[in-house]
Amino acid sequence: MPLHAAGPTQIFTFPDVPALSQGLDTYVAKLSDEAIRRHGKFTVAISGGSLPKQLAAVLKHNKSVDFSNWIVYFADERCVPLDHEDSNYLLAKTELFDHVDIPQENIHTIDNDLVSDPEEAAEDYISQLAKTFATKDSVRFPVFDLILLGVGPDGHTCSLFPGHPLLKEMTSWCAYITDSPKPPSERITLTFPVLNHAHHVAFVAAGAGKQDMLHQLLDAPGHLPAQMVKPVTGTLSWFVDDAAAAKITSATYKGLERL
Ligand SMILES: O=C1O[C@H](COP(=O)(O)O)[C@@H](O)[C@H](O)[C@H]1O
Repeated sequence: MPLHAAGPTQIFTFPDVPALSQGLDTYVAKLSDEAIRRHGKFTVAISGGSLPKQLAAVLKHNKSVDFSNWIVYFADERCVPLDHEDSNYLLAKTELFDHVDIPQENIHTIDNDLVSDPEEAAEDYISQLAKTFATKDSVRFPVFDLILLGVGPDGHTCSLFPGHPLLKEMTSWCAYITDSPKPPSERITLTFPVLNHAHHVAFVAAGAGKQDMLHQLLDAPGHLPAQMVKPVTGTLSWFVDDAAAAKITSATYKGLERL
């Protein structure tokens, strides 16, 4: 599979997290509107960690967004019950789903009965994806309208960790991991081909704690997981606050933009 970015990576910078949330609201609302006009639904995958709160802060109050046509998946999920404090679903529910009208049947969670069997849970998640995404011979992967990603201090994204064999998974849509270096150890995750077939992929990173990693990811070519996100034909954007962006220097990324 050719891995190249369709266009230049866009980096949107914001003075602080509230401004970043405002920018995310503008971006997501626009993509949601475009997708619903185009094909009647907005298919979006959401990460866990710091992202749900940053995403929802403004978006949850945006009455112009047609949440009734959102179809939500998780970019990755921890193999814990849905009401467990480590659950990415619980976080997204608390921050966003409890405040907007996404039909419950449109929110695709890990099967609560399969959390003790990551392999089965990943298989079930593939079955759920197959109900939403009709694939063609030319494109054998789900094509999300938007995938929202975070990045860890080690450069991981989703549950794709540096040096892990899952980085080489190029066939399956959703994989399981039982040795995640970041707890909890058992997780399921979308794979790179799914990430790289999306119409739009956006990373969200904030805070000085992400400075060094963003400098490494964006200024020095490499093969860290977040650097392997290279949409085949889609767009790649970064939403970062000034603290996280402080050390980015590369000419390639000099066009830091304000939305
Ligand atoms: O474990 C995870 O970590 C990453 C990064 O989280 P952050 O708190 O550093 O933003 C997150 O994107 C992923 O969904 C989650 O499972």
